[in-house]
Amino acid sequence: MCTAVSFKTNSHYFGRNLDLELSYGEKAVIVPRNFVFNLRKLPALSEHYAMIGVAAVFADTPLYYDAVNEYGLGMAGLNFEGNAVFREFEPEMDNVTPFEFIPYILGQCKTVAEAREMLANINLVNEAFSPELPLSPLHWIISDKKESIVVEPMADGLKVYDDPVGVLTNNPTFDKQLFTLNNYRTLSPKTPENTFYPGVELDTYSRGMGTLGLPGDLTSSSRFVKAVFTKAHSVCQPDENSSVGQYFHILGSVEQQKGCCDVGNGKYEYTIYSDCYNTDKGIFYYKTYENSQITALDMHKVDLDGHTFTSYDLLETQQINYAN
Ligand SMILES: C[C@H](CCC(=O)NCCS(=O)(=O)O)[C@H]1CC[C@H]2[C@@H]3CC[C@@H]4C[C@H](O)CC[C@]4(C)[C@H]3C[C@H](O)[C@]12C
Repeated sequence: MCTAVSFKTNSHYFGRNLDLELSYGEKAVIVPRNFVFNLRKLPALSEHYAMIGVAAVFADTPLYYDAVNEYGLGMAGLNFEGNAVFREFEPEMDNVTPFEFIPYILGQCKTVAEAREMLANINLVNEAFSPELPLSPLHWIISDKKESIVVEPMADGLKVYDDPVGVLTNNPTFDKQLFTLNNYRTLSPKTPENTFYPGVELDTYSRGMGTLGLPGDLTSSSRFVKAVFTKAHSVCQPDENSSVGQYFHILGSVEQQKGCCDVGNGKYEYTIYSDCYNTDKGIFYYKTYENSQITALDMHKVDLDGHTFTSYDLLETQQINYAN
């Protein structure tokens, strides 16, 4: 499971928690404008916008999990088990494989509005990267500073939803996720009035009583509600450090600690990494489960007119600042 969030202060921030029990050896990867993306069913994408993100690299190809391009458009793939359907080749459409989808959109669209237009003719075709890397059941969130959308590959084609809360987790389908929020409309950061039995003394014995009933479990629908509430009421200074810090606290509200989600065979799903892009500046910040220090990479520090991508191992060693 995973959670992705789009968030605004003075800048726009985008990112996600990647929750899983194993790693594919993912790295931070900066792809410059002239790196050639060979596409399976369409002409190669040889000139495109530059992007930075997290990808597994196989056969010299970055397979992006999440990324942001030089115009501030962000996109992340999240598990959509049991719902995602990738379809047969459609001669009249632009046939894009799921593993090409992020570079295809970020390489060519500056905004969500442009992505929406491009999506109208895309068919996500059922072709795997390789026998060792079969199709992953995914859905995607695409965000810019103005809006977010969610793209879900269903049996009858791509469903594109407006995402007014700028959050995505996993199942069920996004319309149902949004509907669930109705159940929580009474929750509030404020101490509630006693409307339960006016006249009977009901003690406000604790702070935070306005949030009583906010889910705290690890299911995807509960993480959706928790992340939306936390983001909706987030208060922070608008400068970069405060915003990035606050962003990681929002993701922290739905992070998964090792041991709490048993997936069998002695394995546990946990938050492998959390990342946060300043989409205006092309800066990528991340933390890993083992390393709580925030590490940053700036896409503009590499030659974005180049032909080869640059990859950086994620720093996984805990950095402790001994103060004496
Ligand atoms: C599993 C992850 C989602 C996290 C999540 O939701 N985990 C819940 C598991 S559970 O539902 O709780 O059991 C997703 C997100 C992005 C994906 C990669 C995308 C590129 C590439 C596509 C190829 O086709 C297959 C290999 C490939 C490297 C993909 C592997 C894997 O699929 C990634 C990491």
